Amino acid sequence: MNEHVLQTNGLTKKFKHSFALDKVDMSIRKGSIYGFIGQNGAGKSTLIRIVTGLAFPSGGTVELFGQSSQRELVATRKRIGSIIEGPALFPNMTAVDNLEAHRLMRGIPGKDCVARTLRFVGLQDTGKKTAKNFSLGMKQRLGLAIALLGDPEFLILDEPTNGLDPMGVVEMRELLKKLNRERGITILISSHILSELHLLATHYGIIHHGQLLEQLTTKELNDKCQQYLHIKVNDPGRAATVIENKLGTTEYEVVSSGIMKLYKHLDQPGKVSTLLASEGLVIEEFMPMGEDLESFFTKRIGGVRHG
Ligand SMILES: Nc1ncnc2c1ncn2[C@@H]1O[C@H](COP(=O)(O)OP(=O)(O)OP(=O)(O)O)[C@@H](O)[C@H]1O
Repeated sequence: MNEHVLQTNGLTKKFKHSFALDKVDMSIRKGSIYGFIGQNGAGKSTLIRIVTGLAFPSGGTVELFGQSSQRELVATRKRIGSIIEGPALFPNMTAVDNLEAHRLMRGIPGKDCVARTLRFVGLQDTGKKTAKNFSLGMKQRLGLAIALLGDPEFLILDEPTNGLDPMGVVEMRELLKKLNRERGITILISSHILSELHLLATHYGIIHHGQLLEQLTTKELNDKCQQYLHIKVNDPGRAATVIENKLGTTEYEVVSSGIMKLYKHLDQPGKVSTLLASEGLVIEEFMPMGEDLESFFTKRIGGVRHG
């Protein structure tokens, strides 16, 4: 069995004077939630459009569920649900009529999936209200319901939280988590805000100027962004004993050349330094370190953080 739902090899898209995608090798494992992060214009939509068959690449290949020929790709794309460039809604129709229209257009048998899917996204009680009168969050949930018709195994969402208020972001996140957890659906979700993906994604791909700079797991991202007290002392062995005995924690690491990383008591740096000094240790360096998510991202793409 192929473990990857999506694999692109050297995927390239050239518009007149520039590369929207430049030899992208992306891998998305079955069962994962892949956060695709990049600034506006980085190339996210271009990749998503190619994967879903809305655009053709200039070079490279797309492999979906282990299949890569044009004929097989057409068939495997039926296993994908997507929201691209906003949800595909009929503004003058109710939620039920929207789903029913999409069900008929796509030839999905059985009416009962309409009520079931609306219940799943929490829109079962919207009655006669038409989609144009829905809040943005409701529109996005209706878009998700449309994408879920046909029980896809792979869900592709292009900036689904763009413009949503914080509650809308939380609602969408919880729905996606549930789909992943309960139905094992693999998800590719793009955003230009890393913190919006952070409580959701299990894997990340960072794209910048059409190049996939890095793919990493949540654990790798957390390790890179973890906050700690950087301490350089003359005797790290003794400092470790003091930290364990007097501060009651083992959440520290001794790294090279007498440098320690203490992951606890970040809010009490004075207490830590006073304690070490009172035990006769010579403190050569002492400072809080680590990065927050957005500064990790801006640094990674070579930018300067503003604000
Ligand atoms: N049809 C097109 N013709 C010419 N250039 C295009 C076309 N579509 C996209 N581009 C360019 O390709 C680059 C990548 O665009 P893309 O829409 O994929 O970025 P994105 O990461 O999805 O950003 P956004 O969040 O703004 O949609 C941009 O420089 C864009 O201007």
